[in-house]
Amino acid sequence: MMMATLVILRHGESVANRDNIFTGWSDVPLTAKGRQQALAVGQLVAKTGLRFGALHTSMLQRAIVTSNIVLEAIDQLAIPEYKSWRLNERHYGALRGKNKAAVQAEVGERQVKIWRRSFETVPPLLDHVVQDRRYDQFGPHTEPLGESLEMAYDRLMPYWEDQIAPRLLDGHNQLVVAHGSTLRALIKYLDRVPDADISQVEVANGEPIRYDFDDRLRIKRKLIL
Ligand SMILES: O=C(O)[C@H](O)COP(=O)(O)O
Repeated sequence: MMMATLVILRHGESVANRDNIFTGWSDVPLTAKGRQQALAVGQLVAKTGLRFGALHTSMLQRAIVTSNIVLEAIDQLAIPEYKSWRLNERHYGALRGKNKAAVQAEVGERQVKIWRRSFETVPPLLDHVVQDRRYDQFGPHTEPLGESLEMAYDRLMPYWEDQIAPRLLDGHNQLVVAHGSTLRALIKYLDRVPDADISQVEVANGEPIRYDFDDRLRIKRKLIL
């Protein structure tokens, strides 16, 4: 029976994680600790002996650099690597760049928790279009103005359907290096987490989660490496 494994990984600590800043699509680098976390993950994954058919990551450097470090540590730099905006972090809208504690002091813990962890609440939107040559999905070279987790879920799913699931069904292990909320969205889908319960799901930096599937893409085993 054909079986395949998916490993999903949130990038290592970024400078914004370190400084407690809302990030989303802001393209911030890893800290030295973040690189160290990526290397440690690579060493962990190397021990499993898994060989991957492909690597999937976002268009953001914290995920891309993490995946480079992991692929080097597992000696699989030669595999195909795919980058997509669909794997980008949920866009934090007008919250981007703000300190999470400072916003909490302003609007209260409850509101910040809703913005950060609810499924359908959209954060305050940007009042101006941000242009970036990487992106064309929301207009020429244009980022979204902000996204709920649900909106991020909806733009992630086609990527899962078109690029990840078919490769797993073909029996090829896949490695996904992405972001806290995109991975929460993927976990919501894979583990069938109800909308109301997704606020409880957290994904830590540098903590890989392994899913083993059967030939019909049913989960046989899930564990944190
Ligand atoms: O975008 C961000 O700020 C972080 O990557 C994740 O933030 P969160 O813990 O508020 O979802």
